[in-house]
Amino acid sequence: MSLYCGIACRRKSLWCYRLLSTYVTKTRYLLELKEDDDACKTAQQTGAFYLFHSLAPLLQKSEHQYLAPQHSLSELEKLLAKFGQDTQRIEDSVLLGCSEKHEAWFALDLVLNSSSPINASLQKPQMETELKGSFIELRKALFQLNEKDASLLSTAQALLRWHDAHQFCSRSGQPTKKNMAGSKRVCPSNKIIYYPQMAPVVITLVSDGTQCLLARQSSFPKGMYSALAGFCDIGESLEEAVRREVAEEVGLEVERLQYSASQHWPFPNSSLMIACHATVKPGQTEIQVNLRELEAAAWFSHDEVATALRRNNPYTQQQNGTFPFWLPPKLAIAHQLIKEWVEKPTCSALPA
Ligand SMILES: NC(=O)C1=CN([C@@H]2O[C@H](COP(=O)(O)OP(=O)(O)OC[C@H]3O[C@@H](n4cnc5c(N)ncnc54)[C@H](OP(=O)(O)O)[C@@H]3O)[C@@H](O)[C@H]2O)C=CC1
Ligand SMILES: [Mg+2]
Repeated sequence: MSLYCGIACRRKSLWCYRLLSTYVTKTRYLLELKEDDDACKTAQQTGAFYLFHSLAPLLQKSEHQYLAPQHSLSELEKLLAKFGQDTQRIEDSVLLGCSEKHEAWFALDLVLNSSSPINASLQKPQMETELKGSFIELRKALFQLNEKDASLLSTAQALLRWHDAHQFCSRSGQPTKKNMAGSKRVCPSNKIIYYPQMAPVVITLVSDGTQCLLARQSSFPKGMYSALAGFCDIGESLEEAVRREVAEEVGLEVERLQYSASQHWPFPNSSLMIACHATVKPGQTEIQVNLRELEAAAWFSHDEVATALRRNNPYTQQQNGTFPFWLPPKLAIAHQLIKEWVEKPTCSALPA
């Protein structure tokens, strides 16, 4: 239970944390690290660093899953020296969060933003040997990470990618400067501040009362179907984006919709996935698939979907050469939305 006293006081630039809940003190501490470069630099002394190489995280294989190793500041300094890089590089790291004991977590890409060229004699395989791990594409590893690592590495990749793509001011053309935490970049010549951005995406599970509508793009792994997704257009509300995407992709008119949950998604460029349940008018369920966007779309029964959710190792080719119908993995919000539909009958009959 929170003991938040409602009074936020500052003492020698530090928040007075007395009487605040663990969550609130942690949040205030992270806010301070974002606002105060010196505090952030101090936090690096006791912090932990996740390493990347061209946006691929350093991972270690442990049985059926990957683990993301952490390095202390002193370990990182030694590694950078071995890789022929200046310890100044540590200032390119970005703040990801912190533990309840205020151990701050950072991410550093050993290749991106590097002003000093990487020691030509020390290439990626040698770095991996030195680091006792491998740099693996996040898309390939995400579903074999635990929830905490998946979330931290997704945030890290999204932030590192944003910094790499926003090194120059779009007004003056001058190089922008990152703050210590990496929560913004500033153009020194005109003081314009740039903040990391996410694109809002709606993801909708449409139901006709008994069945749900799932679709697949040709780029999906074989046999996998998911809920309908689409980027919000500028000026649209969430409700308008859902109605437009469903009409565009499958030619149906949404009658009712209800927000379910949201998730940050790092691919392709950092999106905020906003998940909704929607229903269509009875008798208006004939799908007209937009083949420019989708390969296929179909209605699935409750039993079919419940069976697919229980499938452990879905991506196995059957004897006749086809792949069974399967659904996105647990970590994806699409999975959570579909699971919620299976478990809660109210998702098929939304209130007016
Ligand atoms: N976490 C999850 O469970 C799921 C996540 N997703 C994510 O949702 C996202 C959107 O789904 P999708 O069906 O592809 O979206 P859309 O149906 O909106 O189609 C994608 C196309 O929209 C155009 N587009 C418009 N705005 C943007 C923008 N800001 N960024 C990129 N492309 C834009 C692009 O077209 P053009 O290239 O012609 O310009 C792109 O190819 C995907 O990136 C996917 O990774 C999807 C399903 C499940
Ligand atoms: Mg789409």
